[in-house]
Amino acid sequence: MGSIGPDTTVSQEFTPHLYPGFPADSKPCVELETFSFAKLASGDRAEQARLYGVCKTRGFFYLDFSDTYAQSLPDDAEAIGRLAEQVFKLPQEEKVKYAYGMTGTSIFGYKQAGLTKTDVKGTPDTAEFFNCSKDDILQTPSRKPTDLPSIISSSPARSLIGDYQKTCHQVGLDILSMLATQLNLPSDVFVNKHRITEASGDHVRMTRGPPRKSQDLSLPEIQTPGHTDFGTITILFNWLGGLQVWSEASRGNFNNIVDPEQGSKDESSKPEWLWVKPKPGHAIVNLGDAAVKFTGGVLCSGRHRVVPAPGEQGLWPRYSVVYFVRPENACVLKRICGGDVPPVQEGKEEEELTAHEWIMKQAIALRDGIAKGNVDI
Ligand SMILES: O=C(O)CCC(=O)C(=O)O
Ligand SMILES: [Fe+2]
Repeated sequence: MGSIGPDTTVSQEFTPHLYPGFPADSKPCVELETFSFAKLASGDRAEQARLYGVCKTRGFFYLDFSDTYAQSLPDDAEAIGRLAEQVFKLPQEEKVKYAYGMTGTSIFGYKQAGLTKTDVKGTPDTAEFFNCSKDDILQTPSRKPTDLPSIISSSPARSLIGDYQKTCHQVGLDILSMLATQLNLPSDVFVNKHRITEASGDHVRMTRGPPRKSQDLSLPEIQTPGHTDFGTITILFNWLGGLQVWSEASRGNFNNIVDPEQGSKDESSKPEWLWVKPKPGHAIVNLGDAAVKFTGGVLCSGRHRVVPAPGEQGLWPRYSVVYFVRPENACVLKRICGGDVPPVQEGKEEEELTAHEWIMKQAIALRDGIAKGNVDI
């Protein structure tokens, strides 16, 4: 499938084979753990237990798909990266025809740079997104397909994205069923909340961030501000640095839209942003808010943001290809009863929002740079 996709000869700025390496001296950096999907999927319980450990403490890891049904994902993600370059090169007046304003109805389509506030002063973000809904591409019968630019909706691009969505979705479900078993829950407890045929917020996101303007790294030039993902599990491919994770895991305080740096006091234990190195041929996988909510904070999500890459890498526009596995729209985001999930504290009530309500609420909060959706776990 790696050969499907836009004409590679026209790629001018998404050129992974030309990128310099991630600068070895970039500090502070995090060493994420690496997992082989083949080993996990073979039923290796010790490896699955290691995965569970990572998902309880950081919620971010590298995943290698070699020798599995998902082995074409790295090449397919590159093909989508090349397609993304063609999409973002369309004239602005064409792209805004597909714009989502996050008015409370849709999070799919084009997001222009500057729509999101990155701090309390209202500094605009610099990243463009194009979010291709799973339901629009796969035509789940319960949804009316939204218009997509022909460059995406015509074959072979559409089948490239559709196959990619199906494979990423299955990878997400397989990992979630391993985590369910580790939590002493029925293995299909998450799978049943993420049926591919049901309407959901799942989508492939193409992102593009501009090159760094200043070499002063204290000016972050934020492409995407600090956030936790709203869904359950995210599969990301990126080819340049720029992704940073917050040094403390997030397990319930979703009130994290405003940059948490403002809250820190003690210098010695000051939490900080850590660079994540891109690892060739590997996805970066992370858990999101729904995983935290379903498990009462046993699983944690990693707060992260995107800035231009450090060093010479920052001279390139930065592309990434993301797939978000999210609960079905109608699924109520509440803690699962049983297994190792702690019960809700006596006298406390959980907010009961559907996944669709939660995603819209958080998306609007992220756009406006305001803290909403705070939940006590
Ligand atoms: O581009 C990246 O590396 C991450 C993007 C991201 O965090 C997001 O779209 O939610
Ligand atoms: Fe994210």
